[in-house]
Amino acid sequence: MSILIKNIKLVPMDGKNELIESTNIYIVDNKIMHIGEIREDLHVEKIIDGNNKIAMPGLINAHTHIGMSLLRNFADDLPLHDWLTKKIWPTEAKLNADDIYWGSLLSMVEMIQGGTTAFCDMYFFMDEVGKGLEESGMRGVLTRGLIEDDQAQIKLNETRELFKNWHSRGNGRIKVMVAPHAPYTCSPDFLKESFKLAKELNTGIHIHLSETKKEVDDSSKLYGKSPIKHVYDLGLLDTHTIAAHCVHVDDNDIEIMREKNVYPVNNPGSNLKLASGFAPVDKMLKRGISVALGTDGSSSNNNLNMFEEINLAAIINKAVNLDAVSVPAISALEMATINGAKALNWDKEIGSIKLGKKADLILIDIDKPHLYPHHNIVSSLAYSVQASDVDTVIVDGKIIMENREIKTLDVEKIKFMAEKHAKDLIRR
Ligand SMILES: N[C@@H](CCSC[C@H]1O[C@@H](n2cnc3c(=O)[nH]cnc32)[C@H](O)[C@@H]1O)C(=O)O
Ligand SMILES: [Zn+2]
Repeated sequence: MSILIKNIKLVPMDGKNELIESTNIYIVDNKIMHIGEIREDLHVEKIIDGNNKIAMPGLINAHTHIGMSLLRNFADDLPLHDWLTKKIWPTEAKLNADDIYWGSLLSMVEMIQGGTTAFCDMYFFMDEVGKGLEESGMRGVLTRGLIEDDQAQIKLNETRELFKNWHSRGNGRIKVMVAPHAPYTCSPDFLKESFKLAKELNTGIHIHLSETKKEVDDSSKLYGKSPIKHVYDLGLLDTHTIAAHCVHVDDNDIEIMREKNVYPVNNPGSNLKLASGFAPVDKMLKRGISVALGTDGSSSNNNLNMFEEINLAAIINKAVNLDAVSVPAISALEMATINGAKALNWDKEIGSIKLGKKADLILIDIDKPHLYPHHNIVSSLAYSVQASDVDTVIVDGKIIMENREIKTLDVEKIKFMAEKHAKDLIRR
């Protein structure tokens, strides 16, 4: 498919131009072929009018648990430990493959409608998420969350099978990594086994680190060191590492993250709602660490709205640091695009709109009262845009939403089935 997006304002996130006032984007097959003047020599099958629209890279949700949409607004107003142990884990034990299939599709509908084109998921029954990814046309990293219990070896084998069956599928839109859940749910030996599997598969690690003060205090008591120093000493950081949260980290932890090129994922909505705290995003960015952005699951947020996370990242850090220049709009947008691509080890292909990169981009309709006047477009993306302003979503060169109509999924059926499965789950 060849597409021309005409007369568009472009926020390329390429590190050079914050905004190109008016240009034309040619997409051929699944790549960005040309950005600039109209090319008579390029044949196009589809022309999109870019008037009153902004093009930017698709948003990347670098940490989530998309099957948890079935548990949205199910367990609220609890701190992480109680939330997990008293409500979430007992209910998750009753989930089946079908539940995860419909819950994941519901999350994919929400993500597409909010301009998310790629995500990194950590859950179980991950084949169901793979099926959803193939159907939806989104891009994603599948990781089977590994909480050590009497099924630990089975879960490790599930990860090996997941990699064999899904890595690189969907025309390269799907990847698989290894996900030891956290240092407080995995013994040192199991963490090392997970790392060994990641090295065997030549893939990365996806892990929760230093989310709460309790986690860090318990780690100090048990191991005499922070969670980050603990996994560093175990050698876990010697492979590509996506570290969700990194809230309670000290300067030594940040130095380790810089030295080992760890990709922390800031989940401001989840950290606020679970009263986990405020990650030192500005400090990590200033140390050259590519902090990415995520929503965590929609049961601890309670949505998957990445424009909301961009806004939170841009305003929380200003208040926390008492510095109005902290995490400016462009930095918050980088967290949700190019830094997310780096975290998913995909930045050669996605995360910015550049020649030769994959055509993962979104068009935002700025002909809305809450987006006038059109002063600073980059500011509007961090301080005014709403998820519902996303008009068109293109992934791998394929239009998966146009004029807010999703082309690849049956939204009404998904809403019905997700509701049915969620209600059945609670009755089980
Ligand atoms: N309970 C299943 C699935 C584990 S996947 C990932 C796990 O992370 C849990 N989770 C969701 N959000 C968070 C978070 O913010 N911190 C830690 N764990 C979380 C989620 O509920 C799920 O249990 C099993 O043991 O096989
Ligand atoms: Zn999480």
